[in-house]
Amino acid sequence: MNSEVTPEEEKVIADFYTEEEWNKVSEFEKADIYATLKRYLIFKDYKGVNIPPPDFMIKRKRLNNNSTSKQSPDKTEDVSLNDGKSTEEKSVQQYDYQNASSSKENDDHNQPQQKPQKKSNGKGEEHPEVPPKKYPKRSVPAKNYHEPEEPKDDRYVYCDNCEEDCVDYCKTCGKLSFLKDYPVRMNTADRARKTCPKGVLIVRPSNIHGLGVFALKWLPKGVQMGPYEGQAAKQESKSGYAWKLRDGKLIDAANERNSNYLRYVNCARNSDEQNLVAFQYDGKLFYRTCKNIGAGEELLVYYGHSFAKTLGIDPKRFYEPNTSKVKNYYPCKHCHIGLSTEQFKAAHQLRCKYNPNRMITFDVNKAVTCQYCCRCFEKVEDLEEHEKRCRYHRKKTAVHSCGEEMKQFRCSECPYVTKYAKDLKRHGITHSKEGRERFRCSQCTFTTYYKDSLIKHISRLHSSSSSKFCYEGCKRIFLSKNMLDSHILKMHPSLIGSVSSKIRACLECKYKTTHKANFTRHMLTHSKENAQYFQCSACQYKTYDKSLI
Ligand SMILES: C[S@@+](CC[C@H](N)C(=O)[O-])C[C@H]1O[C@@H](n2cnc3c(N)ncnc32)[C@H](O)[C@@H]1O
Repeated sequence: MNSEVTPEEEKVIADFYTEEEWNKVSEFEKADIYATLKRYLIFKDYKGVNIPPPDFMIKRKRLNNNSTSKQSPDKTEDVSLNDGKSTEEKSVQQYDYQNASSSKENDDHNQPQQKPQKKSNGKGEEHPEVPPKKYPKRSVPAKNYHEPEEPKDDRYVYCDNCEEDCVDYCKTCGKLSFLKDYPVRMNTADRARKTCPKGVLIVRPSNIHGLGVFALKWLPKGVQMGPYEGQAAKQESKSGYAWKLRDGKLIDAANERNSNYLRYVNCARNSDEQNLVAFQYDGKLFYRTCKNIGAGEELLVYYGHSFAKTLGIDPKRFYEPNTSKVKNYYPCKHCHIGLSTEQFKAAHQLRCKYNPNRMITFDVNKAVTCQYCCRCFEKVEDLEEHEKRCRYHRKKTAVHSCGEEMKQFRCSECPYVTKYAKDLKRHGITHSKEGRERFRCSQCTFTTYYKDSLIKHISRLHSSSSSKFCYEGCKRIFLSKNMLDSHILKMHPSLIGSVSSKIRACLECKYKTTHKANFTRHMLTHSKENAQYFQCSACQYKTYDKSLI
């Protein structure tokens, strides 16, 4: 594990843990911290997604910044482990589709909410395991005849890192992660599908129903998306694409020309597969990831009890654990992984990185070794099978296309084989790199162990015959003068005087280039009727470039 830790990750760890604290963290936890940190460092550069920092950053920051915090980090973790669902996500699932709002139970669910607590009480009767929704307590200082107004109920957002409701944004983490729609004009054909964020999500056929939305990349818990777009409607809709907001208004995404990709999100059949929650914010409906979502997974939200019923989903069993999944579960005795069969468990335990004896998977004294590559095997049959395919063996018996067996040059220190003596000599350097001097380029930072590589480098990039450096402020290096000239035309038009290659200028626009082929291609972009040709008076030659005539 440690071998994969990058200096950047080490630096972050050092920012959050003292050496003594870090030494106290178990190997298992360290692996988990590195895994989440690695994902965070990769994902934070994704276009359109702001990934929240891993738990330990938030919690440790909170520990350092606010030692009198009312809830200890351990406590927070316990809540998420035991419960698995945020308070908000349990109550927002009640935003039912309009077409299922006729029954008594649904009428209850569709009541506009004044206070979230009231709503969870109503739900508790039907599903006692769901805890009531918690909102931050108001800490309003007593003032004469004036009390600041409590924020409107739908200004609350839930922060998955802090596991707290916040007004508008999280005060610890700042703005919460948001995945923006791909911008497409309203009233465009197939607009809903086109708004799907490129490279992150995709709309494609689903095993559950029709089309669904799938992740193309790993998505962390807590990413918000939306708002759910569609037409505002006052009357009941039977389209199957309408959400009812708290004030009773409907937002109906039946029309693909003025809705967005969220209309394609299917309904989760149980809480295990649910990975999105719907929530209302500032009069609009949004979705938020309530779990980490792997690449290839379908995004699934719960439509609410009444609509789920119409799809054949039993709301009473929605939160029951999926027993079929855990029936044949064989836990590894070294780590948290569960395997589906005894055999898989045995095979995994041998290789498990937390198994202290994992390297000794067989009796080393009885091991047999491949004569070509030195790989060890427990059984002779396995060795024989391997030797037939060993790539170093294949190299040894290489035959030239003329039919003659080719001579092999073998390294005495490793299994390296080559057909050329000079390659073997060059390869020998790799075994004596330590203490060996590197050849350095005097004009740039390039270094190499091989003298010929340095000569090649200088002749390609720093040859004095023609200057291929751009001016000092830019410092770009080009392999040919023509490439440098093209670069100057495009990036530094003020230096056009220094361009020695022939410049081809378009008469219809400002386009200039030194490449003939590019110029011809460019001219095709102007419509043919308007394109101005120049014809040679002596022959059939035609050109767009007056200077060529
Ligand atoms: C918002 S749309 C979802 C996108 C839909 N799959 C499509 O291709 O347009 C809701 C409709 O999808 C279908 N649907 C969604 N989830 C379902 C589920 N779990 N089981 C059966 N049908 C479902 C229902 O017909 C529902 O009216």
